Amino acid sequence: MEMRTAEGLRVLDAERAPGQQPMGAAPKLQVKGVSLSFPQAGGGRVEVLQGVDLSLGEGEFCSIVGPSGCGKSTLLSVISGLIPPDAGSCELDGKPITLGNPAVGYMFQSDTLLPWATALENVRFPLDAVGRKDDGLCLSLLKKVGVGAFAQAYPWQLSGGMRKRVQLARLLAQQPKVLLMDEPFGALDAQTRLLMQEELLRLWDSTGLTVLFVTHDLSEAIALSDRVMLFTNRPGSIKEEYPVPIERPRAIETIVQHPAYNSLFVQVWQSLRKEITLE
Ligand SMILES: Nc1ncnc2c1ncn2[C@@H]1O[C@H](COP(=O)(O)OP(=O)(O)OP(=O)(O)O)[C@@H](O)[C@H]1O
Repeated sequence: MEMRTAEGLRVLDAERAPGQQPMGAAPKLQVKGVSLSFPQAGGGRVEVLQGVDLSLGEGEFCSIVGPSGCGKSTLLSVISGLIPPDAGSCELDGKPITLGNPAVGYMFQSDTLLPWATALENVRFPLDAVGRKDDGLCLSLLKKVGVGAFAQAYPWQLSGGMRKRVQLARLLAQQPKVLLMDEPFGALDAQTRLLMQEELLRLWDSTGLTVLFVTHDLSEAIALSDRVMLFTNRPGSIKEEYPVPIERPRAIETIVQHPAYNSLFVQVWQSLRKEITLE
């Protein structure tokens, strides 16, 4: 049974760990045979994705790693409905995903806060778009991500980490079921990045959101995920999947000491480095 908090966020069934599917459960998010090519400047087309199949269970946290330019960001754009694929389909709860579906939250690497709006106004944005007013919800989300005291601040008055927190609150305001995250912490300094990883795990743990997370950082992928998916070189498709056998809850700072961490890191890296070509 689905339960919701006062903020409208889903709460996991207490008897089920995040990512653990009830027997026979249908996938939450499914990508079936997605292929895509782009026109090239000098003529012809470049194949970017080729027959990508992936499936995420409800509440699962999966990461995608792969060589630069293999189509990871493009895949998230296809899943969100921003780019229609040449072939294949993307489904949420068994239904095709259409652009603008609030159940699919998309977090970009770049800073997407509106610079002329306060933190509160930024978080309000998805609600304004559907004519809904609920400042109580927006304020509670800002508090939930640790920036409740900065509701009236403008993005230029906030640090990089605080701006990411506001972006997270804004995503949550649209009450998504799935989060697509494209290297969301890539531009942050190392300490802020660790804090944001902790914050994301805390949020994920309390909401039961299904997360598909793109990163270049293998440590980040292992630390956060239930499963790491490795992409081939372009045209990207899934080469291998690695379940992460590290129990939860996890402490980001001690994860490298876990006996499974090192061998998994080496396994993923050895397979990934074969895909990296220097042009
Ligand atoms: N709109 C577009 N038109 C033409 N080519 C594009 C377009 N978007 C992406 N590409 C090309 O598609 C390929 C995949 O790009 P994409 O950004 O998805 O890769 P990526 O794996 O996310 O890379 P990185 O890890 O470096 O961010 C690249 O060669 C890129 O130049």
